[in-house]
Amino acid sequence: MDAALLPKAELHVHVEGTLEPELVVDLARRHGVVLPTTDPAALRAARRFTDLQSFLDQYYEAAELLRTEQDFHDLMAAYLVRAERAGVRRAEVFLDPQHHTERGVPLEAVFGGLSAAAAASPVSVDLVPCFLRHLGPDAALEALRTWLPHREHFVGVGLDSTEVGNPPAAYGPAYALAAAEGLHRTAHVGEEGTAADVAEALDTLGIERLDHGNHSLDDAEVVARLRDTGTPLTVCPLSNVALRVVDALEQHPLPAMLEAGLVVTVNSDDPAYFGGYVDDNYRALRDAVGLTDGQLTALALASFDASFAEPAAKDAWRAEVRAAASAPLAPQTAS
Ligand code: HPA
Ligand SMILES: [Zn+2]
Repeated sequence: MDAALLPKAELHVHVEGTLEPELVVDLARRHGVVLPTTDPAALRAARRFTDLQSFLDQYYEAAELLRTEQDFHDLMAAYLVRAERAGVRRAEVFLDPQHHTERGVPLEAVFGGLSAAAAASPVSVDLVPCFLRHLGPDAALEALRTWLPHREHFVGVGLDSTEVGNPPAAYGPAYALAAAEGLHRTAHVGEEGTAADVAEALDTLGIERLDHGNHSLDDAEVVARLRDTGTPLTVCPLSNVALRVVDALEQHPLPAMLEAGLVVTVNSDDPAYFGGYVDDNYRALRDAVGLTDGQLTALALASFDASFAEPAAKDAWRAEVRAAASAPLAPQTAS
């Protein structure tokens, strides 16, 4: 088998970022929205970015087509079919509820649709709603209070959207409430932000994982902290190239992260926008920086180590990785 298809967990994927142009066209038709073009290829070609904000602008605009429980169901169902083909056994899926509720979409439709599709999939799925940085810390705390009555639908919280100008410490109260409620905690930090932002997040948010975290490498003390605490990084190689966090995949810092002793996982972030799902990320990174099958196997194992799933389930998946990796591994073309 292709080592890029090994059993794995995907720990950094935004469900709104799995909105493929074909579904954009369907949703627009469903809701009577006129698009500049109904050609999925043209919509796909327009998904070009210069930085995080230029991506977020397109991502939030397209996500406005998600209106009903059926829409959220169909979005998640399509992602899970593709993820299963990528070898994903476990998906911890981000969503941006504030972007939907501020448009008048009820939380019941968002959580209900996503959870129904998850329950019908063989992939183990849990949801992780994110606080939107551009709406600020008071809105984050208020949002969490409105999510808590739907607690059975999610296992943790995250922090995403515009990083520059929105440092993490202000979100401390929202994270403290999440911790008090027994929720897992992760945050996007150090994608466009600095190593100092990563240190601040570690100091103030009580995070168990770090999403992206690329700029941690700029400060040896921050790297040592991440290494000594075993805080996993959810790294997204194709996203980093698309948003110009790295100049080229060949210069991706993942080998340096491994060399520094960090726990690293590979993920797709927003696969409908950045040119590939999680298996494509494993494959592209392997080809660009020369990862061995043994290193890909270690990355697959690390994805389960870093997961919020139950220990017994993690053990079973790790055994499955070891069994698959001990069978002959051969390169394959992209699926
Ligand atoms: O990579 C990202 N960074 C911040 N916010 C996001 N929302 C979706 N993807 C991202
Ligand atoms: Zn992300």
